[in-house]
Amino acid sequence: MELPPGIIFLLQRSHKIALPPAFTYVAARVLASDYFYDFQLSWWTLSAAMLAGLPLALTISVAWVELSIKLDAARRGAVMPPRTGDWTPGNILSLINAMKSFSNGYPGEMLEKTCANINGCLQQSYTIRRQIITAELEHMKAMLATQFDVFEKGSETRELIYPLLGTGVFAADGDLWKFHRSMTRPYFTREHIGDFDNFDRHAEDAISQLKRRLREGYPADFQASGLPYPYYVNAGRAAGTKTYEHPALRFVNAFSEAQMITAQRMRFGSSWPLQEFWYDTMKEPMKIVHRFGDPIVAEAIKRKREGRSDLEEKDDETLLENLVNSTEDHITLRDEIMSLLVAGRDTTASTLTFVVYMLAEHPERRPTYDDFRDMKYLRAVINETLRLYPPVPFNMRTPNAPTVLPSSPGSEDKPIYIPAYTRYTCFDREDLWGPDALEFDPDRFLDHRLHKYLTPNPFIFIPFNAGPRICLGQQFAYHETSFFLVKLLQHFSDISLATDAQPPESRAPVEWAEDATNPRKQREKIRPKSHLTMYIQDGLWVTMEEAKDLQSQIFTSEFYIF
Ligand code: HEM
Repeated sequence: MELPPGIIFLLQRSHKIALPPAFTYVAARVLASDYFYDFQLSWWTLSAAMLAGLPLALTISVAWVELSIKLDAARRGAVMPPRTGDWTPGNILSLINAMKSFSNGYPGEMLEKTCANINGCLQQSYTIRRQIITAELEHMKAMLATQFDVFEKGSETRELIYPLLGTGVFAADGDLWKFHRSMTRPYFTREHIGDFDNFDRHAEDAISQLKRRLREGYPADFQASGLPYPYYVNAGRAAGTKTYEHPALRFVNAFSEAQMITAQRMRFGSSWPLQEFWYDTMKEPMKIVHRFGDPIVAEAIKRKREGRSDLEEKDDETLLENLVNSTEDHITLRDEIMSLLVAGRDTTASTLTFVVYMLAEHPERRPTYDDFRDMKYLRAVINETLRLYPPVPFNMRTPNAPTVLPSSPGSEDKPIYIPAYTRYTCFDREDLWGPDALEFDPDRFLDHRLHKYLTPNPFIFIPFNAGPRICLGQQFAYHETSFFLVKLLQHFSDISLATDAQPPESRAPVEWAEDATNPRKQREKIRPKSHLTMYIQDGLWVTMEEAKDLQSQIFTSEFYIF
C-alpha cells in the first residue's frame, strides 16, 4: 500500500516535529525530579508548553539562520537585497495581488513592476523559504556563466521535476549533468539539425491537416496537436463525444497536464505534498505518458540488441536511435526522451505559435518571398518573437554555497549577498531595448538598434540561456522553425486571428485593453500563460487563405547559412 503524499511529508519530518515537544517534556521531568528543584508543572501547563515548543523552536532556528546570514554578509563586506515578504498588511495585499495576477494577470507584469520599483534585485520570504529575484544583467551573467559552478539547478528543483523528467539533463547537476549532456550532444550534428527531409515530412503533414480543417470552413487552432474543432462546434455535440481519441493525443494531453502540475508544485517548493495531501495528482497523467512512451523505448533497445537497422544513412537516425548508442538502460533513455520533449517540442511549438500570432497581427511585417532569399529577415522575425514571448519565460538557480553577486543600484556599491537565488528574464525592458521595446519590430535585429542595444549587452537577449548550459537545440530550433514558416508562407497567403473561435474565458480580458500603462497588454488578443514553457490559453485560432500559386521552391544551400 502506498501512503498519501501529505502523510509521507509529515513522516519524513516527524523527528523535527516531535523533537521540540519531546525536549520540553524531558526538561519538565528533569526539573520535576528531587535532584533539581522538585518543580511540578500541571498536566495542562505541560501540554501547553509542549505545544508551544514547535513554533518556538522554529522561531529560534529562523532567527539563528538570519543572524548567521547577516554575519557572513558583513564578513564579506556585502549587503542583503531589499526585502519584501514580511507579514505586513501592505505586503499581504501585494501577495494576494501576485497570486491573482498569476492566474488572471498579464504574464510577468507583477515581477516587472516589483523589479522596476526596487531597481534591481530583491528577496522575498513570505514563508521560511527565501527567494531572491533579480532583473540585473550582471547577476544573470554571473549565474549562467562566470559563477556557473556555484549556481546549480539544486536539489529542490531536482526533486520537483523528478516525477516528470526523472534524472534527465534538465534537472541534473555536476557529473550527472555532464553525462547527460555528453550523451545528448552527439545528435546535434550538422547532418541531423539540417535534416530537411525530416522537417519536410512533418511540415507537409501539419499543413495538409490545416488545409483540411480550413476547407471545412472552420478556423484552426494552430497550437494544438490533432486539430480540435472550435469550442462552439464541440458545444453542439452530445456530451461525452470526443472529437478524437488517438493514443498520441492522449499522451500529449497527459504530458501537458503533468507539466502544469510540475509548474504548480514549483510554486510551493518542497512543501507541495501539503497541497496534494491525500492524492498524488501526477500519477494518472504519468501513467498515460509512460504507457505510450515505454514500448517505443523498449523497441529501440530491442532493435539495437538485435543489431537491426532500417537506416539507409546515419542522418536518418532518430534521436532515440542515437541515444541508444550511449546506453541501453530503459529508465535513463526514458528520462532523456522526456527531457528532450519538454526542451524541444514545446519550445519550438511555442515559438511557431507566437510567430504566427505576430504575423496575423502585423501583416505589414510578414516576410516576403524576397526576404527568404536572404534569411536574415526571417531570423529577425523569429528573434523578435522570442524577445517578446520567450518560450522559457523564467529560470531558477540555487547556489551550492553562500556567495556574492555584483552590486545593484540599491546596494550602495556593495556586493549582494546570496544565500539562495532566483532569476527572472526581462526581454522587453525599455531601459535595455529603447523606447520602442514593447513594439513588435523585427528590424531592431537588423538596423542600428542591434549595435546600440544588443551587441554591447548580449545578456539582454538570452531566450536560449547562456554559458555552459546553453540550449543544446538552438540551431535545430532555428532550422525547424524557419523551415516550417517558409513552408507555411508558401502555402498560405493570408493569416488572420479568429477571435470568435477562442473560448470566451480565454480571450484577453477587457481590462487589459483599458490599461494605458502597458501598451503591449492593451494590444493583446490572446492570453499568454506558462507552465514550464509559454503557451496560449486554449490555443491560437486562425483562418488562413490558401495561396493561389504555390511559391516556387526556395530551399537552396543558403538555408545552411544559419
Ligand atoms: C525556440 C526553441 C527553444 C528555446 C527557446 C529553448 C530554450 C532553452 C533554454 C532557456 C534552456 C535552459 C533551461 C534551463 O537552464 O533550465 C534550454 C536548455 C536545453 N534545450 Fe532548448 N530551447 C529550444 C529548443 C530546443 C530544441 C529543439 C531542443 C532539442 C531538440 C532543445 C534542447 C535543449 C536541451 C537538451 C537543454 C538542456 C541543456 C542543459 O541543461 O545542459 N532545445 N533550452
